[in-house]
Amino acid sequence: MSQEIRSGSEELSAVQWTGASLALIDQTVLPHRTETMDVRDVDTLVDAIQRLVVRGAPAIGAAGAYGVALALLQGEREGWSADEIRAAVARVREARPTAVNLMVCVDRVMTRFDEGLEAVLEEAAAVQREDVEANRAMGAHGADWLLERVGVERPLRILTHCNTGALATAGWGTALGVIRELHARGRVEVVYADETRPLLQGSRLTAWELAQEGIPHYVQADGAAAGTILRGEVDAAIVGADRIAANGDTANKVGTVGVALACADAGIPFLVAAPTTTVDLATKTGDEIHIELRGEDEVLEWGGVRTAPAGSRGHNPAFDVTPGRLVTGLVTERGVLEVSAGQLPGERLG
Ligand SMILES: CSC[C@@H](O)[C@@H](O)C(=O)COP(=O)(O)O
Repeated sequence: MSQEIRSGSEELSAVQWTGASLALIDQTVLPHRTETMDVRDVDTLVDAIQRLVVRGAPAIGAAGAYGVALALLQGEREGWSADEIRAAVARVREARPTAVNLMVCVDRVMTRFDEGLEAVLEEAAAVQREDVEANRAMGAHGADWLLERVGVERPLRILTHCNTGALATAGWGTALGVIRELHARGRVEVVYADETRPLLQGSRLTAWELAQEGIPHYVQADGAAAGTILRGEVDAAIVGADRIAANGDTANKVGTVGVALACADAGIPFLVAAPTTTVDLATKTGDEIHIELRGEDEVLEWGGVRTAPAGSRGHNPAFDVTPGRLVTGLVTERGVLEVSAGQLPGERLG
């Protein structure tokens, strides 16, 4: 299905229930093609999550929430038992291992499973609505905190990694939501968008969202980030998260920890913006976070053509863990925790 899709507000929805199916904006083909994928069965949903058709922790949480409804509908069509439907839901829940939002949102909707389809859809819609509300709140908290901390009158130069905008959430965005809020206040000079592995989420998706908003930006190679920061060209970095442990250790897109190290060395703020659904207090430290290892071909090939020598192996972790000691601020819908100064999620968000 091809259509005109516009970013620029929370109206852009990566995940949309149509009444009988789930419409996902196909994030593997943006920005050159704008297509939605109509998902009607669990296998297609699991495949879409794994291929990054839908991606970003809150967006896959919302997709998983509606996945429960898809499993119920498919079970009805194909005569599944309740146990078979639950097994299908478990496959959605496990489609990707690192973003805790997927598990949290599926489990939340499953609390209404016995009440039937209508209740499940009501809960999934609440997941979606609350995510947008959380993003709006984060935008305001993050912008207030950052402007005060950086303490300059001029607009800010911000670096971000991966895509954390409307496409990665139920709407508006987390780290990109903070950037949008700063832009609305006239306080963004430029955004450095790291291009991001494995599917160039930064150069294809973040740049597309920034362009639609008219926010000045550069796309840069991930490997350029540390140098840009150490040259003094950045006032602060803001990223999203896939899972945050009780001690503030943060799993996010591979390459994030290098950004955090460079910020620490340069003495500039490193902010993580994520809703409390991304905070996993049952996980004590980052050592316990399961980091998704993706297929070797994603780093051995370029555009489907083999680039590495025949004998080379690929190492392809999708995420890395930034120690809490490097996280200057954790922005949630409840406010900002100064993690590196000792305000730990496990003590403040319990
Ligand atoms: C608001 S999105 C937060 C994170 O999920 C995001 O920064 C990220 O790492 C996404 O990784 P991806 O592999 O594209 O799903």
